[in-house]
Amino acid sequence: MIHINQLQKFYGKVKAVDGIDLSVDAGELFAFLGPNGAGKTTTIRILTGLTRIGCGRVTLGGHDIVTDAQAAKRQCGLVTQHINLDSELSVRENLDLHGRLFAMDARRRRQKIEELLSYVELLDRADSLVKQLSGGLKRRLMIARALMHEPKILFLDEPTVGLDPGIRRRIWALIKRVQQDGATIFLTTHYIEEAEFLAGRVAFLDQGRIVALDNPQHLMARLGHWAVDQMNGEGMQTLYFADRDQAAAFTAAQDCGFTLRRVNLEDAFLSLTGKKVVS
Ligand SMILES: Nc1ncnc2c1ncn2[C@@H]1O[C@H](COP(=O)(O)OP(=O)(O)OP(=O)(O)O)[C@@H](O)[C@H]1O
Repeated sequence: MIHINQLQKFYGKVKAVDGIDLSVDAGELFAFLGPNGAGKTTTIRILTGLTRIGCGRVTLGGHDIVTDAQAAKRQCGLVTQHINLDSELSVRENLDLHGRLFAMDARRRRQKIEELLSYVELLDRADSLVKQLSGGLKRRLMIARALMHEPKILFLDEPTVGLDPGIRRRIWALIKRVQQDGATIFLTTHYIEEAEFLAGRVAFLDQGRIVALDNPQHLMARLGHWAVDQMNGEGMQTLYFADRDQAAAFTAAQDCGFTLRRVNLEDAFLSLTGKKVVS
């Protein structure tokens, strides 16, 4: 569904995207995980036609984003990192405006709006002004708006940034549901749990390059399944073990403080890049 071949993008001397090759299948939920400045947003902006491609080739559903831009764009729904709703318009009006931009006729717009308001559980707020909504409700509306023209691919750039954990989980459930209903989802995040929970495959992005690509369980299993964090003279050190018994045997012999925990994607990222995803 998404094919990216040798994608590059420079901003002056800054290499924002540095030779990305990637294919995402129809129906996949794929995540780009990386720290601030890794190139996640730039990639999504190029794929959705908001930023001009540097070098390379991208096709969405078989449509080249340069030579067949209109058809490629129709494949995409985009939820940007920053909220860009019309705050002086109502929830319903925001959806209607998007439908008009995609030349949907009035009957189809009305039908789709009702369907989506129910889907994202915003029916009771349909006539509220956007400026009266909480952050979580605004995110749900942004997802509904992105789905208005029935795109095949939904791009989500940091879809839960700034939301509290309970609301974040509701957004995760909604994203999963959109995937189960047939969409291909490409999301960026620097929340470890988000990538672990949602994604079938994850690419670690560092300085514009993919440094690893696999499913989350495989990426973590490369290190082991259990970790011991230990303070010593050099600061915090983490040791990895294949199973809990081995980790517990190690900790039993220690006389200083430690934490025993499961390996997570942050460990995998750190071991590959020497950096934390969230520093
Ligand atoms: N419009 C721009 N002009 C100049 N440099 C830019 C521009 N947009 C991004 N960059 C630079 O390109 C690099 C990649 O930025 P990008 O926003 O794609 O990263 P990111 O992984 O999405 O980060 P974040 O998690 O903070 O959104 C960074 O070094 C950034 O400063």
